[in-house]
Amino acid sequence: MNGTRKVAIVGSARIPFARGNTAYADESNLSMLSTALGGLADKFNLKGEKIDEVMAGAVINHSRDFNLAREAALDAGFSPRTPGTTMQIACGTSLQAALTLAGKIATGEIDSGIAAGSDSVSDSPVVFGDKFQHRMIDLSRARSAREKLGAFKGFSLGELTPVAPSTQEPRTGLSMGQHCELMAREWGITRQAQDELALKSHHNAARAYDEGFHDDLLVPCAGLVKDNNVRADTSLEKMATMKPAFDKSSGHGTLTAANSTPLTDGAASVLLASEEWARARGLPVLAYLTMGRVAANDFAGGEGLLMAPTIAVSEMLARSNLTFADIDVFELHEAFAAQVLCTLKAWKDPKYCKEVLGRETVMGEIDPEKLNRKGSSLAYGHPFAATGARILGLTAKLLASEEKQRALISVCTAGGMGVAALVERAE
Ligand SMILES: CC(=O)SCCNC(=O)CCNC(=O)[C@H](O)C(C)(C)COP(=O)(O)OP(=O)(O)OC[C@H]1O[C@@H](n2cnc3c(N)ncnc32)[C@H](O)[C@@H]1OP(=O)(O)O
Repeated sequence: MNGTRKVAIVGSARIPFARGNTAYADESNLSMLSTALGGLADKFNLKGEKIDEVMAGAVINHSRDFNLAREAALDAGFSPRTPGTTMQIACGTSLQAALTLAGKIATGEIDSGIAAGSDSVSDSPVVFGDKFQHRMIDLSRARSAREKLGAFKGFSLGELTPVAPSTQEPRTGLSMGQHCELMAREWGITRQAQDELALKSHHNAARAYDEGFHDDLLVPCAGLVKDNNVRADTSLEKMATMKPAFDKSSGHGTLTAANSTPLTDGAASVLLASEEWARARGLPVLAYLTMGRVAANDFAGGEGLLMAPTIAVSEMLARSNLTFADIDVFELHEAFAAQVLCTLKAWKDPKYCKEVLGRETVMGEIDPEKLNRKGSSLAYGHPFAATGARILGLTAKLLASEEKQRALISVCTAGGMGVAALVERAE
């Protein structure tokens, strides 16, 4: 971070993630986020304390969410003098929130900040088409019975058909999964390789649970104490039986429910601070957030929609004078197994590294033993805005507990963007 002060990652708290329409069917973005933030406040004895800024967001929003970050900070029991800023860059939301707060801490603008995110696919807003919406506005403005009746002139029942929530890119009309299927085809990623990566994610996550790695990271919510998507008992044989989820007709589809992230509900939060602020309260410093980078690509012009992390990571490492050889832990968000595999392949490809990343030599290979050692989004699930904070919290704990020196994080986002961060172990 540019600035004179180190940015401490004190720790994190999240609620267990749940597959859509399961444990959190009656929860909302606000209730989940408040529970995660409340857990963070309890964990670090911060109830009633003023935090200099809570920055959080959700990708799927209700208008009733208002300033979600501020409302959740209040519900969680922080001092009413704690400001909240709601922001959103799709799946990169909470990692970008952390980088924004880190910049402010590094320069001395603030001393403490919480980065967080929350998303619910079970509580998506039900939206009606323009015609019915305008009728409702006319109705609310009508002053006489005649005007009220007039608002329904020419009404047809078809207008009540809700506009379904979607993960479609506005510029292409294709869903995230359809875009990733195109990427898999371009990079020659097989179904077998995708299933193997997904299986490893589940096994690594299940092992992390067995080791008790998650014990102090999770705050129970609505009776759920554990992520309910982690499948210790899945197998390549079972995965091989699953039908393509996004390319159902060509006979060549490779993305399935097993090698894609499930639609997920959840919330996660991370506490960042200056070292002085943390030490004055007797709080731990697990690691430092040292660098970040956000990048975008020309996906509408033909580049892979979820490939921008290749650029963000390349630019971040160049600015830090680091290479893959300097990194001990790689935490790459798994939107889809194919998206991770395309990214890994691109970093080894001379043409891509030269033409897209502007490098004379390739970025290189990543040791599979250093990648997503505790599992990632394919296993835990992916409540869009919460994922960055989940990964950052997990990474800081991993560096502290396994005595590794340096970690690299990347998250791809809708809209052809990528966010990357570097985390260093605290002495
Ligand atoms: C920037 C980014 O991050 S982009 C990524 C954004 N995320 C997305 O776009 C979400 C992508 N995912 C989806 O849209 C959906 O999860 C889909 C379309 C892939 C699958 O949807 P659904 O068919 O509803 O999947 P569902 O989760 O119900 O799974 C289907 C079945 O497969 C089973 N299954 C899924 N994974 C596994 C597995 N690893 N092993 C065994 N069974 C599995 C489920 O249990 C379910 O079985 P059931 O019907 O007996 O309950």
